[in-house]
Amino acid sequence: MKVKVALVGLPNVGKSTLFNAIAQKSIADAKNFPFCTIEPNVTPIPIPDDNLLHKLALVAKSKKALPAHIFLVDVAGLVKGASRGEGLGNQFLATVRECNLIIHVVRSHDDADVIHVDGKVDPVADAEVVNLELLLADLSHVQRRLEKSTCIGDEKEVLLKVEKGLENGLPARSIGLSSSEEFSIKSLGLLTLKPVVYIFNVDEVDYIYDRDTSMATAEAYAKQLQYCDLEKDSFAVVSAKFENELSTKSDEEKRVYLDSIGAVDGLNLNEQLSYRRLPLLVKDVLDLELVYTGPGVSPERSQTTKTHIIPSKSISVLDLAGKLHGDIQKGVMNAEVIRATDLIQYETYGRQRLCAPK
Ligand SMILES: Nc1ncnc2c1ncn2[C@@H]1O[C@H](COP(=O)(O)OP(=O)(O)OP(=O)(O)O)[C@@H](O)[C@H]1O
Ligand SMILES: [Mg+2]
Repeated sequence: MKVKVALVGLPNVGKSTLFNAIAQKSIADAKNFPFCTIEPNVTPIPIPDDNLLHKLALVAKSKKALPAHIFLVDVAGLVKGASRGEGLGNQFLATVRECNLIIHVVRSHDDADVIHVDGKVDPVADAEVVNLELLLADLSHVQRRLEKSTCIGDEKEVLLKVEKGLENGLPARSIGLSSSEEFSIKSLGLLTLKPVVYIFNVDEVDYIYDRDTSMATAEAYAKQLQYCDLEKDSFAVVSAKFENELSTKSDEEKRVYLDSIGAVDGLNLNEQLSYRRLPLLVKDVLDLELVYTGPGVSPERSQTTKTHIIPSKSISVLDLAGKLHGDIQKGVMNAEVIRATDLIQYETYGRQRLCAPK
């Protein structure tokens, strides 16, 4: 399963800075002027798994260990009127439509040197500008589809329902569609049907020394958002600039640095950084699970232990086999499924049986 996550928000709010911080390298241009990003940036981000994959690869004596990734997509900023063609962000909404989840970056720091497109920082108003543009973009997308003669049956019925909801200011995910209704309009990639994680990008001092207050403030903002559905949406606090500065350091350097600045809980803060936390949050919000496959052949032929991302709900071994390879699915006779955390207690895993625990 290919999981794509889009970073959206007003221009100059820190999307590319966060993108680089999560990627742990400088890929996207992140400078202090609106529309710094034009063409989308995309990068794979590994999903942390407490080193399980590498431990399993050792047990299986694999030559390679391939982690699962989510793909992070950084697009141009959206401005008021984007759905009518203002700015640049709307040109790339098609890219966002292909994503599974939206990370909505909201500027919550008041560094006066950083340009704000509307001249003042107002996290709630800013987030609503973007939310409204996403909603309006969906409305015109739905209406264009409804005008087509090929839009019939279930799809048409559901889209009429969605159109009404959007006209009343309801994101498609808050209309109460059943899963079969959602399935019938899946190919449209409606933006407001995607789950949203709001990321409030705060000042580094607030993030390092007073995360509880930052979190409480973020929660208060999220609750004021008309277009946010907190039953479905989540929120988190980051300081993209601070995390980006840390991203070039090794784990040890990070720890030393965090201690040196008196970060309240240096080690714990390291665990809180977005490159670890966000992929896990995405996994939770999208209800995904990690599955590992290893070689079922002799060590000479054994090559790879691999992590796969699958939906938590109802995937059979046969479906999983099909995802690996059509031929494997055709030839499946039986499967041995073992909890990964149990398997790593063993020295090795052979075709015959598990060898003695370590
Ligand atoms: N928490 C923060 N505190 C202070 N400055 C920040 C913070 N996060 C990002 N910045 C600064 O904001 C500026 C804009 O950042 P960035 O280029 O990442 O924004 P963007 O949302 O990608 O913009 P665009 O939509 O134009 O591509 C940069 O100078 C960056 O260093
Ligand atoms: Mg950018």
